[in-house]
Amino acid sequence: MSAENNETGGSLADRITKPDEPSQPTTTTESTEKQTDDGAGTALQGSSLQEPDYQVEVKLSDLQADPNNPLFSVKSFEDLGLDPRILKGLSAMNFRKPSKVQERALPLLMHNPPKNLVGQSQSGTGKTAAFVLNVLSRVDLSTEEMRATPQALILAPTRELARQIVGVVHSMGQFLDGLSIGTAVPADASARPNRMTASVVVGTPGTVQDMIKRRILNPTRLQVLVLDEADNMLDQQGLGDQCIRVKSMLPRTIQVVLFSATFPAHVHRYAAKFAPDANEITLHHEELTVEGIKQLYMDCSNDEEKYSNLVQLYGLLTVGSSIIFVRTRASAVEIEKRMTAEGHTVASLTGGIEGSQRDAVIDAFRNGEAKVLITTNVLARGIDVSTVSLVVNYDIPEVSGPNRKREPDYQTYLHRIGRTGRFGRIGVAISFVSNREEWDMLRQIQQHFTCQIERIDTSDWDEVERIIKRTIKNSRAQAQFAQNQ
Ligand SMILES: Nc1ncnc2c1ncn2[C@@H]1O[C@H](COP(=O)(O)OP(=O)(O)OP(=O)(O)O)[C@@H](O)[C@H]1O
Repeated sequence: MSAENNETGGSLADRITKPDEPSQPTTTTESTEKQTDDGAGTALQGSSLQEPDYQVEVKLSDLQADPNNPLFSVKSFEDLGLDPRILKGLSAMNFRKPSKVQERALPLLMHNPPKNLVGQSQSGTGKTAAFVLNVLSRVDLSTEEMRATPQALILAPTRELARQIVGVVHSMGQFLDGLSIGTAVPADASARPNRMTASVVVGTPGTVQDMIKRRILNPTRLQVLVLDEADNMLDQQGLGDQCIRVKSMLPRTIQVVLFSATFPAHVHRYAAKFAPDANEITLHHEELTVEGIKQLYMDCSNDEEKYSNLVQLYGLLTVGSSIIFVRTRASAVEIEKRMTAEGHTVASLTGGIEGSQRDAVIDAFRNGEAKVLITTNVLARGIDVSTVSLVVNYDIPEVSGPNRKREPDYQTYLHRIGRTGRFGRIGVAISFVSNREEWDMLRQIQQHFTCQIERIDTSDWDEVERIIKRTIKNSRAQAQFAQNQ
């Protein structure tokens, strides 16, 4: 789109910030009211994009030596008292040092007698390893009987995330003889086991609830319950009910572990009831954005211009891997169809697709066969694909507030952009805004997280391309570099 195309001339941002224009009524949440407009506001006041000034050669070891970085740690995995076979697994995965959340959470989690934990840390900082290492440290694999008995249960909101966690347990536990891992996600009736004979079970709440009810999964020896993306699990109507029902069928003494990058206040209060008397690792919302993620936005005058901007971006989307987030399943399908018809290669994954088909799409995306993935919020959380260098918020994540007013969905914004910039890598997140309400939502997001979201001037696509390419290139070089450290 070009600013010139705007009905009133000038970019949306320019129009909004003209001093002689009456200011727009905005909805502010309690938290945004506490923020000031200065500093954080400048980026959304029509500033044009500055070239990113990233140093390519930022070593992972340097990030981990910086006390202000979420990857910082003073200890080694050896210091954390892990079983040598687990240390071997970590080493095979090329994990050299724990991140901050791993270093802080592991002693709390592994302490005996076990205590509950509510743990928060920025996206892509290694929460999965924190809870998986505790699970692996607690399972008893000494007898045939125990090896076939579920001892730890990990719940995640989507099948993609559950399958991903299975992969992590598998890698970290690869030297633990007799470890078996069960996946409890919706499956064809024919593929369902009669009995879950695994020591660690990872699944989605509905399927796990069903398996326990049908006595396929015996919950009586479970020692640890983990809820990944816990705020989402406990907040969402359906998932929340299912989690509560599952928990009511588990031993009362079970260690409850809740992890997420976000814990909005109302869910946090609830989480404290779900995991009573828990140790806590929490962050303020100003600390939540990840430094390596460059946040940008594009003015679009209408929906059609959003689409043409996306097509313009296509060449950049395929430099690394990219995820495009849209609001509805229907628009994911429509954009996929349209782009495919125009000769672009894109895939889409939504909750409307059947299980095994979903597995095929996410697997193709993971292994790089599909490089551009159009999706809904179903993949906003947890998905870890290190090659993702660009995230596009085709539609800004929003919720319906009082009187059906459109309000930003802060948590989802953070989780979506967190699909890039994993564990010290650099990534780009671009949000499209096509009207004043959306621009205002983005401004509120910026204030809420005290971050910079800079405008890309689409009147010069060559310049846009140059800037984004350079950032992505740096990201890839850095990822490569970090991997070699
Ligand atoms: N100590 C470590 N050393 C090297 N890499 C690590 C370490 N811990 C985690 N990672 C890698 O960092 C990436 C992000 O980890 P993970 O998916 O656990 O993040 P997360 O905090 O759960 O993110 P999200 O909030 O998005 O779910 C993964 O690819 C993981 O393998």
